[in-house]
Amino acid sequence: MLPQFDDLSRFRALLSEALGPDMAARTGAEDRNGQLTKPPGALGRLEDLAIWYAGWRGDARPEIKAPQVIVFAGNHGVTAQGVSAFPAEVTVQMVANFQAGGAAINQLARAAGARMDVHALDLDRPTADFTQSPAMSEEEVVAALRAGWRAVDPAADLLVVGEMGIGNTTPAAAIACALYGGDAADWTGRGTGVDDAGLANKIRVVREGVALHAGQGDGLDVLRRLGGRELAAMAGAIAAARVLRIPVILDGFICTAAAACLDASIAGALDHAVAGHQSAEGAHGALLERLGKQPLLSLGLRLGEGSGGALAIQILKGAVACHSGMATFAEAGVAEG
Ligand SMILES: O=C(O)c1ccc[n+]([C@@H]2O[C@H](COP(=O)([O-])O)[C@@H](O)[C@H]2O)c1
Ligand SMILES: Cc1cc2nc[nH]c2cc1C
Repeated sequence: MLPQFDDLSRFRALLSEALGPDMAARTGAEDRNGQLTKPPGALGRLEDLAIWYAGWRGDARPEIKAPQVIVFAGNHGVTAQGVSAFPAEVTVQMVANFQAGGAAINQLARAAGARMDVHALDLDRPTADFTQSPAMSEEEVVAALRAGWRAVDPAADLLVVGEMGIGNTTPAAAIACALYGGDAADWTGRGTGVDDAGLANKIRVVREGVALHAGQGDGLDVLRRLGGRELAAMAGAIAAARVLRIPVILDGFICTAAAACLDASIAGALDHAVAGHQSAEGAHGALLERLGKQPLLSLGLRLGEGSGGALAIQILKGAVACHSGMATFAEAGVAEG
């Protein structure tokens, strides 16, 4: 049973106490990898991925049978400052599209053989504009973390979390700037496609928000002050997966910013996560570098919804299929070099 929490300090404690990978399964997977019918290292990063997956699943010869994709949606008070190329009503409209099966993520999750769930978080109650006050109270951020935590199917063997939230590249940029420093312009991109004047305005908004909330607490406090409900729910789901030893594939800029809040609060909180892709949002590469994560794909996507993460399920499935299905040199009667 997954334990529950009522406040941020208990959430921190649960994440700090989470166990690491099963080292015996990992060593077993390394041994098996060394015996498979291929030149050593010839499957490149697929070999590391399979070994990483085996350790977290506690099985030296694992299979991926039950991937889960969860899309969280939230609305943002900061959209009143004109930070997006699209109106805020698109968030609820896209939720209906996800539910009807018409969005990109519906197709990509199906193509990857993944179950897909959608959770809309208080869309009629946007977060506060973070240039004026914290985006969320502790009660609100805890409710969103819990929504994410509870959305994870304990029987899933792989998790992708994605988001939908008009305006949410602004909180994501503010989080990155608050966590890692530098100028707001270094972390702020065009999101859904704001023009040059829109970008300058967005940089101002990020700069003001970061200045207002500077130096107040750890990564989870940054998430509360500058984030949003769908970002907190993604963080909650990633944390639950860490406790349940379910490997995670991260999606784009917003998902990675949410994950970075966990990493900044608790060392090792993202050891069970790989980067699915590098998004076209300008600062995503820098954010992944800060987390020490190399993206599996780089396809110029800037959609969110978990789209890049869902595509990367197929890479991980390929890695695990080779690892667990290939013959060894001895089994196949192939001479070793
Ligand atoms: O995943 C990404 O890297 C990504 C980059 C740019 C935009 N998005 C999506 O676009 C929306 C946010 O863009 P914006 O311009 O409204 O801040 C939100 O619904 C995200 O899912 C997502
Ligand atoms: C149409 C649309 C679809 C999206 N999916 C994720 N973010 C989005 C933003 C827009 C504007």
